[in-house]
Amino acid sequence: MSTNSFHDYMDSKSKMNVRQLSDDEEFTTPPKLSNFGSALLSHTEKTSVSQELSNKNDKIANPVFEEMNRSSSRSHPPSSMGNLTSGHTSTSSHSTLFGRYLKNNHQTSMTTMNTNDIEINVGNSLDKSFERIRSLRQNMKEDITSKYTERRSKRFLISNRTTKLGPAKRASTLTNIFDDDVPNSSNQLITNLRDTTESPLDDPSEFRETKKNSDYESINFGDLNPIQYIKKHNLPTSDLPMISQIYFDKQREENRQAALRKHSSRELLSKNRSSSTPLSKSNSLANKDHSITSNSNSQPRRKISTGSSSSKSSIEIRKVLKENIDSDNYSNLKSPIHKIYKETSRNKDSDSEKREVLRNISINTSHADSGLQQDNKRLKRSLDDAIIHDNENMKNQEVFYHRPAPKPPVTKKVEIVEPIKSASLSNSRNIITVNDSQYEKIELLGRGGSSRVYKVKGAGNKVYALKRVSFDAFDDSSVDGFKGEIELLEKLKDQKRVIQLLDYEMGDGLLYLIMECGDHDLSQILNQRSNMSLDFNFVRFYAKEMVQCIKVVHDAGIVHSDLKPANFVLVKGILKIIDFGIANAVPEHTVNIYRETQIGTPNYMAPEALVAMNYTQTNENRQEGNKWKVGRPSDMWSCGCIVYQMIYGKPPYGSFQGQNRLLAIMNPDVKIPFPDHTSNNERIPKSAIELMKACLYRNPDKRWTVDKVLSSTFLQPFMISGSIMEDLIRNAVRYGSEKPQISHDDLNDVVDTVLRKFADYKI
Ligand SMILES: Nc1ncnc2c1ncn2[C@@H]1O[C@H](COP(=O)(O)OP(=O)(O)OP(=O)(O)O)[C@@H](O)[C@H]1O
Repeated sequence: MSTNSFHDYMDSKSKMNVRQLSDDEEFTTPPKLSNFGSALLSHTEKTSVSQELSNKNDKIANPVFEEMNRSSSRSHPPSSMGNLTSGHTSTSSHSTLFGRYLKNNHQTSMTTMNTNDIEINVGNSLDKSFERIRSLRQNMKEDITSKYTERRSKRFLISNRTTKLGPAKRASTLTNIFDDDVPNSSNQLITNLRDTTESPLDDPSEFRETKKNSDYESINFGDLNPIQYIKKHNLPTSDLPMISQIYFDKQREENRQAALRKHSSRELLSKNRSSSTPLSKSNSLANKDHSITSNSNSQPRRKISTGSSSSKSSIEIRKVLKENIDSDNYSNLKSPIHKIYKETSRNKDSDSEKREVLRNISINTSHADSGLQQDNKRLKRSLDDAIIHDNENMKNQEVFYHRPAPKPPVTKKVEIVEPIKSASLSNSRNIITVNDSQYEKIELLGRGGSSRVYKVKGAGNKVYALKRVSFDAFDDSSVDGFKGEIELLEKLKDQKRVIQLLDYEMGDGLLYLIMECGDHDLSQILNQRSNMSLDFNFVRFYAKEMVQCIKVVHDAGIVHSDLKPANFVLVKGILKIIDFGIANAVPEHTVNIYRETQIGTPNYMAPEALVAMNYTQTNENRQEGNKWKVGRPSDMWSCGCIVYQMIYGKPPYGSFQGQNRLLAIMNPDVKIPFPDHTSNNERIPKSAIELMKACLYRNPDKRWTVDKVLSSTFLQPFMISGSIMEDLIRNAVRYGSEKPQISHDDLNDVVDTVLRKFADYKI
């Protein structure tokens, strides 16, 4: 290469660098002045620099380098160049070699390179030449770098602050950008920048850029990266930095939102856990802070939400970089400084990465000269300060971190033991627990005055009747009454005509009885048949069943005193008595007992009970108290009423309503009718009428006992065949021929004799 061509080339290269620096595409890359400097590097450094220069933007510089390299390799040892460019005072041999190179090849071009600032005398000493070259390089570097850095800083500030604001707000804010939030250390730099540049608002291009930036904020990248996006939408490549900035901002924001969600859910989890291991919030926060500061190297954490601290630290780092770049030569493209610059630009929030870069500085700069090492040390210190400053800011602000996922809790197999609950505190609406046994409700069987009876399913899917009685726990008479009922049920446990009591539990105001379950009560059965024709076999069967139940009770010395159809339940074809509500044990040899309270069903209640009540209420002498005279005949009256209802469809006084019914029962003048036909004109057997009359005598003493009713003709009818009738008639004719006159006593004897003989024919 001739000196002229070299001069021309350098000139054009200088112009080219200026042009490139004004190009937006290049604003993120370091100034190209280093290409010039690298031409002066030693061979060893040239190798690394040539790699750097393989960058397509630097390709233009390669011919210079190659040409110089060729020239130097022809006439000089490689190491000589390295010593020159590393800033050491050149040795005479090196200077001579280089001077000879310049002298032989480039002296003319060097003088014409910058005639205003540098006057190179070819005949001067090598040192002088070297000094001038350095001076030239320094001037060009300062000139271009300052311009470049100025643009970059301005763009950084604008893109970071103004793009987040609307146009009006942006306009007012831009004037304050340089005063607010910028650390003192970097204020000077910013002030210089402001002084040397126009206000962004005054610069139409800047305003256009800002506007464009705000337009791009609504970009939806989808799956595209910025480059793909630009290609797809045919946007100028000059917008790539701005679009990239928006792209990474959006990604950062998305990450931040995700981390916030994660954090809040973790907070919720920890709140729940804190119930078992309570920790004060301050403690946990303190721990968090501690872990942040003390374990920053052990677990990389990413700060998700950063306030002005991050931008402050970024500005600080940029300031340090700027200082370093300004003070350093640009041949150090691969230097840690450049690396840090790139690292911090890429992820300015990552302390761990900054630290990683800092750790690498000493390794990467081992080959560098002491000046460079000092610069790097200074840079390292500055960056450390910036990181510490960041950490301090983080402590004072609400900062969210990605923490490593907590270890899954150790799951222990815990056997869940259901707490034993009393029956009244059953854990489910459908489950009732009585004495630790659980019963599941199936259906409601019936209701009483103070009770509900459910069909329930117990162990082994067996079906039971569960009677739940609520009562006033402080009413002693009620408590005693229920206790008495339970006692009677237990007493009659083995009787087939009494419902079986299997279990019971009595708590405060609640009584649970577990009984064998019936299908239907007699009341339901009668209602079911109310519209059907009268069947005396049906009446006889159920009347007999009922009386047999009463016999068991009476034989046990018990007066029920509240007998009604609903108190008899059919269990697998057998009618059983289920209730002893107001029953009481009848003392031996006592016909009647007196009860303290009137509980009963007026339809089936004996007149003597109501008369007794009426007597005590009207009698001024209340010495006897409000006592009811009840006894076994009272149960027989009730029995007669139920049979009456079976045959006539309603109880004896059923046609009276309300109070009149009570009065009619008590009034001896109100006679009970016993028609021989039903309303449907069905003939009623005399035996049936006989039985009803025998039970419904007003005088209790005249009423049939339970045994008499059971042996009544209605309940024990005869089966007489034609041959029997024939025999009977023959015997009667013969008896009359022998004894034409018959006395009344003789007739009774004949009747008894015949009936005895008919006994074999009873059903
Ligand atoms: N073991 C059972 N099997 C089937 N049904 C039953 C059983 N026990 C009671 N019931 C049904 O529940 C209804 C009410 O029961 P129960 O007569 O015992 O209640 P109560 O409180 O005594 O009534 P009251 O207070 O009016 O005398 C009965 O009429 C019957 O229909």
